[in-house]
Amino acid sequence: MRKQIIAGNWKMHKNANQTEELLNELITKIPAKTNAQVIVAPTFVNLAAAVNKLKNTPIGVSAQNVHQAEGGAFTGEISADMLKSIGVDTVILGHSERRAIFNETDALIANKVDTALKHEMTVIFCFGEELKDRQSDNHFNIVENQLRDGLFHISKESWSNVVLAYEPVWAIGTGETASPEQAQEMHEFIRETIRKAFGNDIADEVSILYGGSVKPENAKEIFSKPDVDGGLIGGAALKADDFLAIVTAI
Ligand SMILES: O=C(CO)COP(=O)(O)O
Repeated sequence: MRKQIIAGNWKMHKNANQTEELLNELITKIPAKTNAQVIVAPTFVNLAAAVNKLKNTPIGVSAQNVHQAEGGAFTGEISADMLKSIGVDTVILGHSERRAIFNETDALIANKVDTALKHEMTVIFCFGEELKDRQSDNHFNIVENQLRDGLFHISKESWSNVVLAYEPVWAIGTGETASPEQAQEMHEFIRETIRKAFGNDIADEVSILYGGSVKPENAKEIFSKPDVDGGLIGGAALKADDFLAIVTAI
C-alpha cells in the first residue's frame, strides 16, 4: 500500500510565536488516528522549535529548501547536515516559487536532490506546468521533462526516499484547483512515466501528492482519485482547523 501524506507548506508565513500557536493547536486537535502521514514545513528559523514541539506527536517536520553544497562560503544558505543535526530529515525541493522567483533550474534542483538523498533525507519533489503550457497542450511534455531532468538520474534504491508533489502553477495560491479529473489524469501519466523508466515496484510504491488551492471543501473529491496519494497544502495549512479538515478528508 502506498503511503498517504498530507504536508503543509507554510512558505514565508508565521513568526516564532505564531508558529508555536499553530503547532499547539495542531497537536491538541489532531485525531488520535489518521489515514495519512502528516508533515508541516515551517520556515528555517522555526524548524528547531517545531522539531522539539512535535517530538512524540504523529506530526513530522520538513524544511522548505536546502543548499546543494556540503558547506562553505554561501552567505544566507542552509546545508543538509545542518538540517539533519536539528532532527529535520525531509525537504521540499523544486517548488514552483523556487523555480520562478529564485531561478532554480532543473539542473540545480537535481543537484539539491542528490545532496538531500546523500544525507538520507526524504525529498518532496515538486513540479508542474504553467498555465501557458496547459493552454498550448504542452503540459504532459513539461511535466515529463521536469521529472527527467530533475529526478530521473537517481538510483532505484533512492526512490524509497522520494515523494512526488504535482503542483500545477496556475492552481497555486489562485483559488483555482485542478479538477479531480485533471489531477487524476496527470497523476496517472506521472506514474506511467515512472513505470516505463523504473519499473512496476517503484511506480506502484511512490506517493504522488497534489498541490494547488486544496481546501477542506475540495479535498475529499481530489483525494478520492486512485493516483492521488495526498496533498501539499499552502494557504489552507496556515489554519489548524482547515489543515486538519484536509487531513481527515483522506
Ligand atoms: O504551493 C503550494 C504548496 O506547496 C500550494 O499552495 P496553495 O494551497 O496556497 O495553493
